[in-house]
Amino acid sequence: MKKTENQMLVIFGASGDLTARKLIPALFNLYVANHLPKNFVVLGVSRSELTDKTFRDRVVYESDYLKEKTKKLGKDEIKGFADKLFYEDLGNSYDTDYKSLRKRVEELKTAHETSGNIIYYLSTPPTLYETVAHNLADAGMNTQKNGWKRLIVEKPFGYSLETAKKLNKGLHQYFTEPQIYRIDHYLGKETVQNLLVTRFANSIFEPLWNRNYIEHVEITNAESVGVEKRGGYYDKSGALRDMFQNHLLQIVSLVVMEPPIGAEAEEIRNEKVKALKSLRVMTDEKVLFENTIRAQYVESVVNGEKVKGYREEDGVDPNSTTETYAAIKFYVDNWRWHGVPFYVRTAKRMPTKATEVVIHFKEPHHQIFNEQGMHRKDNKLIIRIQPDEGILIKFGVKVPGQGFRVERANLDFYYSSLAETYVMEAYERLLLDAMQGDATLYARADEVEAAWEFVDPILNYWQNGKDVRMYGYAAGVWGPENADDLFDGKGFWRNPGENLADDPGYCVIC
Ligand SMILES: NC(=O)C1=CN([C@@H]2O[C@H](COP(=O)(O)OP(=O)(O)OC[C@H]3O[C@@H](n4cnc5c(N)ncnc54)[C@H](OP(=O)(O)O)[C@@H]3O)[C@@H](O)[C@H]2O)C=CC1
Ligand SMILES: O=C1O[C@H](COP(=O)(O)O)[C@@H](O)[C@H](O)[C@H]1O
Repeated sequence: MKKTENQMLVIFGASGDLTARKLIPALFNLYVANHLPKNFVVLGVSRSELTDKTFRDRVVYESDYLKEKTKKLGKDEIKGFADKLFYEDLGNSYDTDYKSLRKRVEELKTAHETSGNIIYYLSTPPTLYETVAHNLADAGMNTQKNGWKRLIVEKPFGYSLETAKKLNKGLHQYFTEPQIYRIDHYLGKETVQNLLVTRFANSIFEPLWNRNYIEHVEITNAESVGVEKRGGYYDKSGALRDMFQNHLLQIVSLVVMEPPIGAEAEEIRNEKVKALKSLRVMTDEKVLFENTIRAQYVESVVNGEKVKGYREEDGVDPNSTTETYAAIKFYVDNWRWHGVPFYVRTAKRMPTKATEVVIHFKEPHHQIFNEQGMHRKDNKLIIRIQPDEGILIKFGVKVPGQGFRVERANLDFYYSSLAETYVMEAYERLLLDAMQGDATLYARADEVEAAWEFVDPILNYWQNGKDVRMYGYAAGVWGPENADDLFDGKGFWRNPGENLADDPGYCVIC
């Protein structure tokens, strides 16, 4: 177990949704599991007029997000957590000086003996990230003389390659790269981390993990919800920026990367950057004709209930051209992956919530069961990121009896079968890592920029190019009708939990 030193966590944007919904519940879990250091306080900072008491009421005692968690605890225990939380009202001074903030930090540090170790968590609108870093530096609050200082930066990290570079440059004026922790909550998911273990702790997969054995790789990220209350944010973002540039390309990098020489943060991140840099950047023609499909959900009835179309959602422009569905085909230009297509899609208002990586293996080089009609592409490795977290291997077995009837069988592992193991939630894991100075699961500046290098041309063409279509799909279906066109007639999307051919025990030669 790594050591967690005494420290303070200062959250900018503490009156916001993320703090109440994710950060405080994650800290609460760490508290219950005894993972917080002995001397630890949280200082919430934003412009809203709150006090220590009203902040505690809001994010602990009256919070819907803690209701279930606090039920199991006694009053004293809950108070023990709430008493670690404090609040500083900045007035309008996000963009003025932090003198009073600095004074408050010093007071808390002395009163609670937290030492000079501080994490600053930027959970404000992204336009303020650089301003806050600047103001911290201006007030001398970034100095590491009396304890380390770390900066956690929320997504989105930039809006394009240019803005991401600008933000990196801006932050680097005040904090060094090792001090900066760019959060991507998908990296905090156990099953995403398990991609590394599946590949590099087993000898059975890695020899097959290349162009000689893999026909194509497919990644689906589906959400059943729409944009909910975030229409204003989402309409300026879209599926490609919101999910693909960050979370999905992080998953891609773990699938694509070469084995690192060790499990240290820099070794893993070096390989991820190489992987991202090897994604073939698309020409306008490829964006237009072969490799991308975008779409928006339209009004429909789902489970008997009327569901709004995207353009009717609150905060969304009625003429919006922002995509809620993005499907991208691409290639990886390196020795291992030459010629292997990757198909990645993400969307809102799909029939279900599911994220999975499917490795489709090639058919055997010499097929001896052809006459019986053996299904040729039956070998698959399916990594279920969520829900039903686990790994499924699909392979053919002989049906007992005369001749060679082949049936598909499954080897299926569920994380839930490890009943004894407590699985940390993503934010919990990531916060604890940052507290311990472990940046392995955070994105480095060059990783983020490499991901934008790949995404920028697609976004640019979608926005400014000629003849780019915006398809519609009824809320509650698996995307637009022509979504399989990306496979050029050689395949189709596997819809998690829906393909008859992927059901356990499905007979391939009946
Ligand atoms: N909510 C979520 O699920 C997720 C959010 N994020 C990211 O986290 C960050 C925070 O998101 P979220 O909590 O949802 O956002 P909210 O809008 O709910 O909260 C933003 C916070 O910043 C402060 N703020 C808002 N506008 C200004 C302004 N103009 N000047 C100064 N302060 C301002 C607000 O407090 P006050 O007005 O009191 O100052 C509030 O505390 C964003 O960057 C978002 O992209 C990332 C992933 C998921
Ligand atoms: O970052 C985001 O992720 C969520 C989906 O996260 P998950 O952990 O529930 O899969 C998505 O809804 C949101 O739009 C996006 O900003």
